[in-house]
Amino acid sequence: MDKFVIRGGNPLLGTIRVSGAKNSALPCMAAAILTEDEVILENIPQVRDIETERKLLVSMGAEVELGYGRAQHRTSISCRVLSDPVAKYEIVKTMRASSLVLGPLVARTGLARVAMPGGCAIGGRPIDLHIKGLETMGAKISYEHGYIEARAERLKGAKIVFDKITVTGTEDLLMAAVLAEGETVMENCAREPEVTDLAALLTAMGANIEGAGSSTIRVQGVEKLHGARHRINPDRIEAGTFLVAGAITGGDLCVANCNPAHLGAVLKKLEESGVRVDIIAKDQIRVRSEGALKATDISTEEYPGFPTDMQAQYMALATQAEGTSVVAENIFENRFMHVQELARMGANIKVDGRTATVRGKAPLSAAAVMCSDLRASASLVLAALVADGESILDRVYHMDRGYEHIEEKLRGVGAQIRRMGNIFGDKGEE
Ligand SMILES: CC(=O)N[C@H]1[C@@H](OP(=O)(O)OP(=O)(O)OC[C@H]2O[C@@H](n3ccc(=O)[nH]c3=O)[C@H](O)[C@@H]2O)O[C@H](CO)[C@@H](O)[C@@H]1O
Ligand SMILES: C=C(OP(=O)(O)O)C(=O)O
Repeated sequence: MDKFVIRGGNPLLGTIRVSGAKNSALPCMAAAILTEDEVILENIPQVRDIETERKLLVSMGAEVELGYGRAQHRTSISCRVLSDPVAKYEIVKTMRASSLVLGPLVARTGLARVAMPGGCAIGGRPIDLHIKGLETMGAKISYEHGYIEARAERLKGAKIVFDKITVTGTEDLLMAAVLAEGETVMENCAREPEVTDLAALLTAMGANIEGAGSSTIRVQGVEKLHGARHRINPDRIEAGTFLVAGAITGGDLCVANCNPAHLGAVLKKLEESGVRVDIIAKDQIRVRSEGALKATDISTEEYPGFPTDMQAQYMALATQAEGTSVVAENIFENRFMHVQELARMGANIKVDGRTATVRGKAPLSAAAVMCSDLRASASLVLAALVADGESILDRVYHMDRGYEHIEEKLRGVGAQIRRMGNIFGDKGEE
């Protein structure tokens, strides 16, 4: 199992580039199921979840090429033949976003068998709302041997009101609706930029969608979709992570190739924390810490609120701010796994249910810590960048799910971070 060794203390200086958004790329790859033609996606991040999605599509009979060049990361996907419309447990268990193939598979082939995604480090993560929506569109659902099976000769347009806002649920049902017969109206939809990105691809493939990015989406189903070429949005969570890295280290960092419009809530909190934030070009943000960081409360919400995927990273920053910050996690019931590891480094954090109270400024000292999930890992990297001494982060495979070569990117702006591969000869991820 790879580890990161990080020596804290260096301010980050220079320019760091953001990759394409994993959470846009994953539904967009699943959307290729909806057509027999080739779908080409550009700005694909080189991360493990993308490789997992490639394996998933290939296991169903698709042809997927993934190319990671210096100038361009792209994938071309052809789902002309889908001989086995099954998302197998071995793949689904490593990536919850695998449930995104459910809607497109049943819409295109009339049958989908998807292993039930289990709970994971950040909470139970059911997909009942995906299922309920498909049933409303006429799919017959059954459960056997840990698999969900959905069948429908052709899905029918319907009115779907989400009981709760769900990002992949909105994406899954949007992909189902584009090939359904008649009109689908979805209410209480997720408004995340990843939903809008998917809708842009589907529209380029010939779908008829109105309202993506708002809470009501209207879809007129079409008979067939065709191939398309689409460029994936920059990753707003990777960008946010780098902004915090610049701020926490007292650096002067330009985060390039990002979309500032997708980062409103994060930029506002950084400014409230006393960080100087300047949008210096349409795709570049400069952060500088001038003086002490100030404690600020955050409360995670659906977009455009403060993202849950930035909560752990923000908490690392809060440990370095003067005063008490209250962090409320409202999306997932168990997303404070980083707290005990931050505490091992000297952070003063008390958790009560879905609220964490962070008392700063706490001097952090390097420690051996364990990554428990993707964003928790990012939070530990950020803490290690300011800790006194050399920290060792174990289980960085969590990080590799969603951050492209993060150690190389951070080293490029002055961090002392290196990857050590399998030093104890132990087994890989579990
Ligand atoms: C691949 C991807 O895009 N992942 C993101 C997506 O996850 P994901 O789409 O899985 O998260 P959801 O938006 O679906 O989850 C939001 C809340 O709704 C609940 N829920 C969801 C579906 C359902 O059928 N029933 C139900 O109760 C969940 O347990 C959670 O409490 O959005 C999350 C919230 O912004 C992000 O943290 C994840 O990074
Ligand atoms: C939680 C995340 O991903 P996933 O939904 O794939 O677990 C994330 O990207 O922070």
